[in-house]
Amino acid sequence: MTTALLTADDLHLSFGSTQALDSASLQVYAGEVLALMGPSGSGKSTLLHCLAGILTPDAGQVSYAGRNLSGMSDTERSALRRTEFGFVFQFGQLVPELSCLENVALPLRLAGVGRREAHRRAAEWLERVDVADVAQKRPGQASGGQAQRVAVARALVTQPRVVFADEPTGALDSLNGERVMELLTTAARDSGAAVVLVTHEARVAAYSDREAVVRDGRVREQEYAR
Ligand SMILES: Nc1ncnc2c1ncn2[C@@H]1O[C@H](COP(=O)(O)OP(=O)(O)OP(=O)(O)O)[C@@H](O)[C@H]1O
Repeated sequence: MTTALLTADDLHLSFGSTQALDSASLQVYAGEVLALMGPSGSGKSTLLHCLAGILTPDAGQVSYAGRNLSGMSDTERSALRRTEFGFVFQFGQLVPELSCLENVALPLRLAGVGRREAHRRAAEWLERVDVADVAQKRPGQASGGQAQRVAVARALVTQPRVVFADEPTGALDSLNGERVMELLTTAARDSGAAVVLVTHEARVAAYSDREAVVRDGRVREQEYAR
C-alpha cells in the first residue's frame, strides 16, 4: 500500500459552540485529485484549511510527508505552505494592484527567485493556461474565467506537491468552470501535484480520481470516481 503524502488523523475543531470537525480523518496520496463533497456547513473548508496548515485543530494531527504540522513553528509552517502547497479559492484572491504576470510571479519572488527569472516562468505559465493576453492587465481588467486561470497559474508556478482548491469554479458559469477544472487537473497531473478540491457540484467532482464525503465534521464515505 502506498504511503499517504498528507494525513489528517482524528481532527477536532470547534468555533465557539460550533463543532466544525468531529473526528475527521483523511489521507491524500501523491498526485491524486481528491474531491471533498458534502452538505453546506459539514466541515469541508475547515478540513481543507487544517490539511493546508492554515488552521490548527484543537485535537488530532495533520502530517505532511511524515512531519506533524502542529509540531512546527509558524515560520516553518508558512515556509511549507510557500514551497510545497499551492492555493486556488473561489475568488482567485489575486492582488488587485499587481498585473496578472506579477501575481503569478509573486510566489516565486517570495521564495527568493530573481525578478527576471520569476517573470519568465510566470509568462510561461500564463501561456500554458491560455491567458498570455492578460499578462500586463490587472486582475480587475480580466474576466472572471481569465482571472481564475491566472489563479491556477499562480498556484502551480512553484511546482507544489499539493494544490488546495476551495470551490475554485464557484464564481464561474458552467463553461468557464469546466475550462478551469480541465486546466487545473491537467496541469496538476502533468506536474505530479495532488489536488484537494472542495466542491458541492458533482460536475466539478467528476474531474477527481476519488471522492470523500464530509458530514457533520467527519469523513463518512470515500470512493474512487467512476
Ligand atoms: N471562522 C469561523 N467562525 C465561526 N464558525 C465557523 C468558522 N468557519 C466555519 N465555521 C462553522 O463551522 C462549520 C463548518 O464550516 P465549513 O466552512 O467548514 O463548512 P463547508 O462544508 O465548507 O460549508 P460550505 O459548503 O457551505 O462552504 C459551519 O457550521 C460553519 O458555520
